[in-house]
Amino acid sequence: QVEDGVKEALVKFMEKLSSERNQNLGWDPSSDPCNDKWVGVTCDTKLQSVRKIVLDGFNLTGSLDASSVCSIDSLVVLSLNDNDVAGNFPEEISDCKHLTHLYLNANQFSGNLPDSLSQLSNLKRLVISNNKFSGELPDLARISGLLTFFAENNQLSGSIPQFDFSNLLEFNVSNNNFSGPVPDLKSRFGVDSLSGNPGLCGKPLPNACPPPPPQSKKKSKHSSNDRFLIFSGYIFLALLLLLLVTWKMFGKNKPKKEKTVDVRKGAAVDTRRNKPSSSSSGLKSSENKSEYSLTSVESGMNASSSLLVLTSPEVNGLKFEDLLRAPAELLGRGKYGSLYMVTLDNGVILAVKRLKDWNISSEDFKRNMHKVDQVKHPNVLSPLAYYCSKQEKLLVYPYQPNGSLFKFLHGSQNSESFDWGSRLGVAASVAKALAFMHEELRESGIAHGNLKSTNILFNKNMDPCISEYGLMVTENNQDSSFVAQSNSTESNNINGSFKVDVYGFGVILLELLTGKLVQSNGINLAKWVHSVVREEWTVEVFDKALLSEAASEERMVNLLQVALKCINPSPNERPNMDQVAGMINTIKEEEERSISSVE
Ligand SMILES: Nc1ncnc2c1ncn2[C@@H]1O[C@H](COP(=O)(O)OP(=O)(O)OP(=O)(O)O)[C@@H](O)[C@H]1O
Repeated sequence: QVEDGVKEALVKFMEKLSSERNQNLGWDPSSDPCNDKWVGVTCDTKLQSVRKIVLDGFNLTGSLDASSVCSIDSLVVLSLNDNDVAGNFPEEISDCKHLTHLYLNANQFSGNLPDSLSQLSNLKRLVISNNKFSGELPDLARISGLLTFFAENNQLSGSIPQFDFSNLLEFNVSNNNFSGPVPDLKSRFGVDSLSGNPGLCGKPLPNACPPPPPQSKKKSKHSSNDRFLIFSGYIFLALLLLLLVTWKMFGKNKPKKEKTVDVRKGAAVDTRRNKPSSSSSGLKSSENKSEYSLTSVESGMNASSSLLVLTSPEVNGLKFEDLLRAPAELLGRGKYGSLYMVTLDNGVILAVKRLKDWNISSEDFKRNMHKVDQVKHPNVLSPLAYYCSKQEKLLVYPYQPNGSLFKFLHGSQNSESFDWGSRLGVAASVAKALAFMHEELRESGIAHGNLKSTNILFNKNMDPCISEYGLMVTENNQDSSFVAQSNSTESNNINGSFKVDVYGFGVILLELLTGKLVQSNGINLAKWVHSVVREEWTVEVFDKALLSEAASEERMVNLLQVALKCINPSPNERPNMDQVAGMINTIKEEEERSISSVE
């Protein structure tokens, strides 16, 4: 049953959207929005909280009552596309703190967009196209995780915000009144996204920006100084060039070192033995971002060999050549290879992992992939296809646009919005999924092998999914971040490799509870937690954001105890994942009972 307050908020929100057809829509205050399936309302699996409101194309008029709808704390999606809702964009939208998707395409909204819109720090998709919005945009660049911004066909003016264009997947501001230079779009978007704004200039538009106004007198005082600087710069460059030529001439006689970098399309790809990255950071990827096509990394691959498509209708008929031709972008280099985002001609976006120097035979690789593919769980990302030759192994996954758990906890997003209930939910789902996989694959001896928060991805419904299951061979699966506590021989037997996963999961629990990085300034998270707990300062370990939301200390301590069991230095002392999932489920049930007893 949904809280009465939520039901009232929904009814008030609907009252403001007066229309001929919405007399009812099944939103009857005497019934329950979740159990009685109010049209357009989607709830969580327990039918207790409202997650989405999607009322596209219902001829709704009236206005958007944000103060009512945003009082529903659990709301993540609000979609009113293709209606006739009018009036200003309400200031109170900032109360929708957990909103990830806001769709208002093709309505009659007008006036300025309020500054408060930029406070929606969890927003991923923002669509306000085909309305009558005017004025300047608020500083939407503050929403660091934004993936879609569609605002075409409005009367918006001023300059285009400095979005993080390397992160945006979709962007269109065409047919507005924007002016000034186009920001650096990182070659991600073309003219179509900008056309119909006569005041805009600069790349990729054909009209260049006018030269900057002449310098003021005050500045010209320094001009002789500037000239001197430029002059010395030239001399320095000339000297450098001379040095380089001399070095080349003398260096020629020396034996040539092995050429290690393959550059094509302007992108450098390290083809040396894979240098293990010391941290498990997922954010390092953004520094390495650049445009690729996989062709530039496939040296030695036989392009005519076939790509083995597993049980996926999404990529049925996909050829290896299609993968190589498609534009690709490096997302990151992990310990075991590089990950590329590849966009196919039909718009399907894939994540392609290129494994390097990987100690597994092609036969074992194929066997593992097929075994893993046969075991399906909604919280485990199945590979869509793979490629396997002597030199190269590629794995194709569906691209998950909502980021990883690592990004959620440690990224620029405000981790405060990742509340206790959600963290406990993630822990429970991942534990359950991992327990299921262990159970199904125990006989085949296939564990995950590299479990960490960058490998927990959020799918389009924001459910956590374990990625890259079964990729690691047992002797390689000791991540430097937890090797300090793990026994080096433990992965050498089959049961040991499952216990390595339990350890990895324990570390994820610590990240959820503390909000801290696994390895920071040389301090190992597991060691730090142990030392704090030993000194009986347990509360000190918890994330301040959890303490400030007054999450139950008792249940946090219970979860911490589960984590400590998982990271026991002796593998045999660790529980198995089935037991872990059971313990976390008990904590979750207690949490749910306590919430309903407050109600
Ligand atoms: N299918 C996917 N969709 C979207 N992002 C992904 C996908 N798989 C991985 N990522 C993200 O891409 C980044 C790079 O991934 P990659 O697997 O190369 O690195 P890693 O997980 O840090 O290291 P490792 O090689 O040890 O797994 C990570 O931030 C990861 O969260």
